[in-house]
Amino acid sequence: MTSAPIAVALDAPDLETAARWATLVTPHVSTVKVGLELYLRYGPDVIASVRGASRVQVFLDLKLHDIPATVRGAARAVARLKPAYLTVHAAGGAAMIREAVEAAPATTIAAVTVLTSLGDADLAALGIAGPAPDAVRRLAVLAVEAGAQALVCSPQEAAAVRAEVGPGITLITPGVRPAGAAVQDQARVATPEEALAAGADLLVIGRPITGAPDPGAAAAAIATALRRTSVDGPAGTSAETSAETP
Ligand SMILES: O=c1ccn([C@@H]2O[C@H](COP(=O)(O)O)[C@@H](O)[C@H]2O)c(=O)[nH]1
Repeated sequence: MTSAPIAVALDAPDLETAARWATLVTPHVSTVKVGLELYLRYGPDVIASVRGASRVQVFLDLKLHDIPATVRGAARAVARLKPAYLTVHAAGGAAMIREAVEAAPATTIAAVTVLTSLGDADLAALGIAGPAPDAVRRLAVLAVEAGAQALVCSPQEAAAVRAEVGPGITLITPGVRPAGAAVQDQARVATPEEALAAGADLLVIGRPITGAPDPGAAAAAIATALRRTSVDGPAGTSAETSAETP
């Protein structure tokens, strides 16, 4: 059986926990994601620890955002770790994105459009012209024109972004919540089934899996639901806006 197009966000406070989660979920998902919390604490060694002996892809979510020369150096520094994906912020601009793409030729550079934790009011407060779907589309086009091979957006914008950038770009969607799950600090969310139906290629899911009593079982359940969606069409409905943790 092929593994589900899910990147489990290993946002753990320590390496042992992250490695345990990775071991539990990798039979069911294609990818594990290392973010700022783990990478800043443990550095490059974390990649080998979560990769283990499996063939799981590693997604390095560092959201680089700096002047082009600095991002070039940073992308070159992590390219030797051979992550499948590396994130940069699209708002860093075209020249910055181009440098990342050139510096890490064996890695898919994924441009983060508008963080899924931001809503329209946040964009207005930041002075960014919204609503969010418009800002996402603008940044998506800029990033793809600069050479980004993947885009990070919410599942709510995936269909519109796909229509804008065409089939060759990998769409990665955080802000995924199974129906009824707590939304927590995410603002623009949809269920795994909705994300897949909207055209997402890789669903980033963290706490709904890692916060479950059995992360392996939680990952397996979502993977099964996605497989069913691929066969039968979408079934899951919108996540609720609960403030509780899972
Ligand atoms: O716009 C973005 C970009 C990245 N993320 C990252 O995805 C996961 C989501 O975790 P959950 O626990 O499922 O909320 C997390 O690592 C973020 O850093 C994002 O949420 N939104």
